[in-house]
Amino acid sequence: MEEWCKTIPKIELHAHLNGSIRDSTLLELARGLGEKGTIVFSDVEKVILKNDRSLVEVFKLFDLIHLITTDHESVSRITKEVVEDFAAENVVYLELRTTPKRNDSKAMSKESYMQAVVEGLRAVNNVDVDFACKLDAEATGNSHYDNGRYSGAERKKIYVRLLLSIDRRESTEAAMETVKLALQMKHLGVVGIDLSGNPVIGEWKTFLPALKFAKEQGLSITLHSGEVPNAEEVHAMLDFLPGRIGHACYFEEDHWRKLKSSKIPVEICLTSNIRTETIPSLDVHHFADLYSSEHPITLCTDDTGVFSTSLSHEYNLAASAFGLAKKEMYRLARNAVNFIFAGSQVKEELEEMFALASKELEM
Ligand SMILES: CNc1ncnc2c1ncn2[C@@H]1O[C@H](COP(=O)(O)O)[C@@H](O)[C@H]1O
Ligand SMILES: [Zn+2]
Repeated sequence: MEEWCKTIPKIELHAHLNGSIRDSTLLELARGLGEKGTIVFSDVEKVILKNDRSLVEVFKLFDLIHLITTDHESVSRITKEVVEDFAAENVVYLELRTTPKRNDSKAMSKESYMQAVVEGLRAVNNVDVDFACKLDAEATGNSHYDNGRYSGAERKKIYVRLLLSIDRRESTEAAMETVKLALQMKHLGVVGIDLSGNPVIGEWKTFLPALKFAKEQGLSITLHSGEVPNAEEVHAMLDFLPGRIGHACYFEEDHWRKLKSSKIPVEICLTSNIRTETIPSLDVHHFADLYSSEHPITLCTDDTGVFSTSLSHEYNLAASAFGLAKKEMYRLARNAVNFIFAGSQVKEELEEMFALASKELEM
């Protein structure tokens, strides 16, 4: 089944750039910094290879990862590799999210950080990357990207759209800066805003002005919701009516009621939830209830690097944990087309891709 899950076309809607780095790359970058004396490599190596990934440990690890990757060259490199890795397992549409960062010691602004991400997208060369929105592509007379590396329709193709993340550590002003940057970058495939970061830090009211502004300006919004118990915040988030939410672990009866009546799609990250212990085991995971009540859901990885997983693995896990057959898994994968933040043109093209694939798939 895992092999089969790899062959089906898939849509990934919840993947954090810095959580999706190959171990080998992270170690290589860390070794480089070790040689320069910026870090002690052996200490860092232990943390990278360690399996303790409780929610608290995860955010300590992210601080370390950021120390290692936050320069323009590394950001471009990890972006390129992450896209290649998703494409290699037949992800046909990837919404990649990342937190634009300022790093004065590297002359990095949030804008230059994002430019480095876009450079990474342009650098992918073993698969066609469609990342600019259609309107822009038509305006330039090129339906693929514009650096002349187009090499025919029979090549594998992946659509990549970007979400800019607001970190819960940030101020209202910093969040607003991210939203403005997202608006500036719409023509480069930025389709929305994510709210993420350590869930025990920060308050909803701090981010609300920026999120409201983003929504008014036509950006789509996804929120990490209920990763820790916070009933009031979950209510406020659901009342905001985001385009999607991630996780929904610590939801109570009235949250479920509100979620289901509003039909907000949920990004489900099984391995992440188990590893961070926000859900004790798969047999009590809310996937089962949401699936059987036909609530919109989509399987996602969250952080393939940090949790040593892949989207095919997540599909396989769901199939075995919840007893789903190939037909049902295919339908689950295809259904995600409805929840992407890109426009109707991309949706139609993805529908076509799925329809074509279904003729060849053994189900
Ligand atoms: C485990 N569950 C999670 N919950 C909340 N936020 C998470 C997360 N996993 C990742 N992030 C968010 O994504 C950042 C790393 O990618 P970027 O630097 O943005 O590319 C983390 O620092 C955190 O803010
Ligand atoms: Zn996440």
